[in-house]
Amino acid sequence: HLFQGPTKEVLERTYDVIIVGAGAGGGAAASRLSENPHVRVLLIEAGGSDFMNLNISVPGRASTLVRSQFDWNFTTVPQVGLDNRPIVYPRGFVLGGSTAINQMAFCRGTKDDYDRWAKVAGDEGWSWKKLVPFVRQLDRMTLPADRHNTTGEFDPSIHYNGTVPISVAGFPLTTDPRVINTTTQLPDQFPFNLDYNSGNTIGIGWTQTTIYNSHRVSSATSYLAEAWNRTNLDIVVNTRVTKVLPLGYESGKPIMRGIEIAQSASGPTHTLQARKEVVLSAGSIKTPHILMLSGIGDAAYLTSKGVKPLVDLPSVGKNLHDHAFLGNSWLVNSNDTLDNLRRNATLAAEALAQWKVNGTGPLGLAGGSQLGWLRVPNASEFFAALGAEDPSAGPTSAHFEMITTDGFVSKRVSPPTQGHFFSFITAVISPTARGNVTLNSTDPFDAPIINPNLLGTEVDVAVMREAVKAARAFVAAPAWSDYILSEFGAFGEAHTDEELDAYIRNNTDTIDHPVGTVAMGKGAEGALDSELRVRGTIGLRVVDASAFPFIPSGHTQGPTYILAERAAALILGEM
Ligand SMILES: Cc1cc2nc3c(=O)[nH]c(=O)nc-3n(C[C@H](O)[C@H](O)[C@H](O)COP(=O)(O)OP(=O)(O)OC[C@H]3O[C@@H](n4cnc5c(N)ncnc54)[C@H](O)[C@@H]3O)c2cc1C
Repeated sequence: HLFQGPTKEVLERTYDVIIVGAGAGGGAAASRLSENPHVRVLLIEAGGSDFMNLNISVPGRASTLVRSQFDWNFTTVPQVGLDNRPIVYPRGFVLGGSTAINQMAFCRGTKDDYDRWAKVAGDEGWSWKKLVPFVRQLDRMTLPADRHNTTGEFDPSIHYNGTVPISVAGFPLTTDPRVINTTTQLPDQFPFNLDYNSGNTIGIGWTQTTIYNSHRVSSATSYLAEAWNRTNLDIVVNTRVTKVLPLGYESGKPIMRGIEIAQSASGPTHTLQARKEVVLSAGSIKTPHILMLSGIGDAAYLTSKGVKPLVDLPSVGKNLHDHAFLGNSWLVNSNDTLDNLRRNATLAAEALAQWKVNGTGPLGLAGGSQLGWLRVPNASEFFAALGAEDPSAGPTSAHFEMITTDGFVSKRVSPPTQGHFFSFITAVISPTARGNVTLNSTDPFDAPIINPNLLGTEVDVAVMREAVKAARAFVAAPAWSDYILSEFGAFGEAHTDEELDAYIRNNTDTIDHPVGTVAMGKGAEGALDSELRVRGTIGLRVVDASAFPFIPSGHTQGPTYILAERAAALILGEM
């Protein structure tokens, strides 16, 4: 049942598990847990329930969701690595969480990514091999919107019939054959990878997206839709969890099965108790925030901020890391690019009508139709020269990513009113910089202080430089000779390494993948044990991207779903 606020009915009911936040982690966990009719689940979401809003459903409108009513509207502190610029830091604020506002690329991550988690957590259950049954539960490859023959665009033998429908691009772009031809013209540097979700991402391949029949798939339209009519699942929206509360002590540890909720800073607060567990799935920014406000974090720091410490857990809020994003654009010899949709209102209206009537056309596309995952050449020498170790999880994991885009892309520069473009988004995929989330005040309605420390190390800048060089090498292939006209803007002025670094620092932003702020790990190192329990507490788990000890070398919604699938199995196993 869906409740628009904490009604008397909800406040009087008893739940086994209370889940905080209905994003990737919380939506998936709520759905899986409520498959057991004997488990009563309450899912509490701060945002609203309008997850079928047109701007959310139409993939081509994703960029309108940032700084909208569906966004927490966070901003970071000035980023030292980005010439001291603060940046916009979007997070979903609606059923579906960030899966309702993201760019829909679907990645699982790699074999080495998960094997590293298993090692760090001391639990083979996180290894790639052991996670396959959970991937199976969620992944469902579907036909693209235009029903074209997808032979050669992914490997059907590694896709399943799970809860989250995915597809490759359902609208052809004129640049598609050029991208694919480049992989045969420059196969050493840019090998074709039939399916980057095989456990080995390296190479260039077709993007898999959480898009079904041209509609965005969020955790709300997939996981929660499956669970919608279950009588043992209640969903309350427009309600924030402000604290987790101790209900007593067991073997010296606080039993954290209580929560405090409120709808506004000035409104009344209520408390609720879970019979078995409270699960925090509020995401990498809000989960550590709630923990710190509840007294769980670095005790000395919390005391200095006026919060009474309950559990001294210094790693809470630390280890924030993210993928840096840079748009690099070329002017092209074409009038047929997606730039037209942004400039021509008639064309945009026609595209929307086509989307509504047939579920086809360019608005059914997410960002780019191909992705590339690449390692820097001679990685060990490259990183040794920088006095660093190879930051990737292993040979199946990339150092950087390249995302093709049939139009202009920048988070820094407004789109030009004239000219047509091809772009590569380049991203640092195995970053070494770490930032943090800290308290601004003790008011839970105040945003925390967010520092992802993007490009905070020379290593990360050097990797971004390699990515930009690779993007240049890619469009130097014969496939582009009659298409690329010139590099656009500051990109075209940046040639030496110094010039490139200046261009990179001045134009880089986030690809919106913050993770790691309440990470699992062995012993005191980990804020969570390997089964995602908050150390030093009873009855409290974290099931979202903050639990990742390392960012996967892929986009993060898929790994969050995978983590939540296993978490639900662990929780059910204890019922
Ligand atoms: C603009 C953007 C683009 C992205 N693009 C991609 C992409 O293309 N591919 C990809 O794989 N990933 C992408 N991501 C990242 C991906 O969506 C996230 O990694 C994933 O959703 C994280 O899941 P989560 O459960 O940790 O948090 P979220 O999905 O953010 O969910 C957290 C939920 O908790 C709620 N919440 C927070 N605080 C409280 C509280 N106090 N009380 C109650 N509820 C609360 C929030 O409102 C939200 O609904 C993108 C993200 C953004 C923002």
